[in-house]
Amino acid sequence: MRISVIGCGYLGAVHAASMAKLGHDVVGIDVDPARVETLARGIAPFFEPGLSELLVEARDRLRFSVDMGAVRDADLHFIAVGTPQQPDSNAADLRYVEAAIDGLLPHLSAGDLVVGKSTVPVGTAARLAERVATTGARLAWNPEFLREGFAINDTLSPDRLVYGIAPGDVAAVTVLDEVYAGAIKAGTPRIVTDYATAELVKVAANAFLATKISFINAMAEIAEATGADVTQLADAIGHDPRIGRRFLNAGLGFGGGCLPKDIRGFMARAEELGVDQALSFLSEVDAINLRRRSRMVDLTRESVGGSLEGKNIAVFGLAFKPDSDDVRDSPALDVAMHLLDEGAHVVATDPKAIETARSKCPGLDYAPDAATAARDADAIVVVTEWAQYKTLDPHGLAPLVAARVIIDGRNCLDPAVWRAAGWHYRALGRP
Ligand SMILES: NC(=O)C1=CN([C@@H]2O[C@H](COP(=O)(O)OP(=O)(O)OC[C@H]3O[C@@H](n4cnc5c(N)ncnc54)[C@H](O)[C@@H]3O)[C@@H](O)[C@H]2O)C=CC1
Ligand SMILES: O=C(O)[C@H]1O[C@H](OP(=O)(O)OP(=O)(O)OC[C@H]2O[C@@H](n3ccc(=O)[nH]c3=O)[C@H](O)[C@@H]2O)[C@H](O)[C@@H](O)[C@@H]1O
Repeated sequence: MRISVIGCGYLGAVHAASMAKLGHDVVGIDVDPARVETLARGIAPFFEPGLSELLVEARDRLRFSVDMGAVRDADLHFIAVGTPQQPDSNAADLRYVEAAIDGLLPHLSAGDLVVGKSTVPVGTAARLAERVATTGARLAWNPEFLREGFAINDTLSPDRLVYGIAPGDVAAVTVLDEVYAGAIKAGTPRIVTDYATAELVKVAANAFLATKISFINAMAEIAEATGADVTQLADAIGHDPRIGRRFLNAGLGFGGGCLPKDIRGFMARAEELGVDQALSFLSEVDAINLRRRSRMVDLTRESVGGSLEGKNIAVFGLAFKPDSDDVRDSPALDVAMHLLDEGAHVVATDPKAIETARSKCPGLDYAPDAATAARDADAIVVVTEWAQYKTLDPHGLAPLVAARVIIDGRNCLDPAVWRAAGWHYRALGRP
């Protein structure tokens, strides 16, 4: 099929390359010329495992452009532009979606299918469908569930597909089945529904995941007050298959370009609909999540003698999670900035996110690796659980630091190993 993908960020670039991998002819459109140029050279503009390789592998069927006119040859158009939180409210900012539709409309032909993938407030698709219909084209909403760090695998082997379609638009289902034929395995669930349900499935899934994380972080608060161990608690309750162990990792909590803004956008939309009470628990989910960041700063302050002023703090991790260079609403970067605000001399490191962090926070000092960051540190704080931090050698680091103090913000280290090596070990939710 001939496909266009409008918006080539963390979602769109992966989607465009994956659609080409499935055998389709794809053009990716973005308003950012530097991003388009990088992608056109077969280079991923951000870190996502396997993306650069896929861009090269699929290059014969994949091109990128800043010119919306390049979509003319395609008859299926994915919308994958950003829907960030508005600067002055919790609501989603739809200006990029509107601009993408504005740009697309003059190039649509009767029979084209526009497919929304961006995460939008419920009601958006129905509104956009009316605009698209003026050209004789149709609209479907096909929310995306990929995780950064696993994005290609999640796209090529989705755990479910959701098609939100206009009443009776069976032709859209046929087209989407054809698009994803190479990705659908026997037994891949495929839910065909209306626009509103499709839009809600997406935000409900993210709200559930955020709630699960905040639930275990609430238990971490109780564990801290009682001397209990939240990681053992998570293991124990996670053995119940009705609960499950995944997404029960207590620590600094959730960040990134999606969970935080999606729960806030969902609450804002519920308020507009007059059903804000239904989601009032999500403001508690948000509050628990943000409290973990201040608790981490408190723990660091306590561990260096009550004041951060003039202390050397090594921050291990900047990305919002491992295997990503994304620092959007990163708990790690947030903690680093708070430590700096309290007068600490912060040296931060990350295997992949130094440049994205530097462009956001030029005031931090950055070191190329953990050993350099640890030099003369009064404390090390581990705030992103990269594999290389989980296997750090306490004996190797000891001669570098000013004091053997480590605060594990992701419960990713073995306290026994660090304590046996003479370190003062503290963690969120563990004695
Ligand atoms: N990042 C992720 O893992 C996932 C993201 N989503 C959703 O997908 C959407 C996109 O998210 P990201 O890719 O993370 O955002 P992003 O900010 O990385 O990418 C958005 C891209 O759209 C481009 N853009 C903006 N306006 C445009 C226009 N008018 N025409 C063409 N390009 C335009 C931007 O230059 C940017 O490259 C959001 O709604 C997000 O909630 C959904 C599932 C996963
Ligand atoms: O809508 C989106 O953009 C995506 O948001 C999340 O994916 P992602 O943000 O890539 O990352 P997650 O793996 O969900 O992690 C989110 C945050 O939660 C934190 N987390 C995760 C799991 C856990 O047990 N504890 C925990 O604190 C991570 O450190 C990270 O900061 C969802 O998992 C995807 O399904 C969804 O498509």
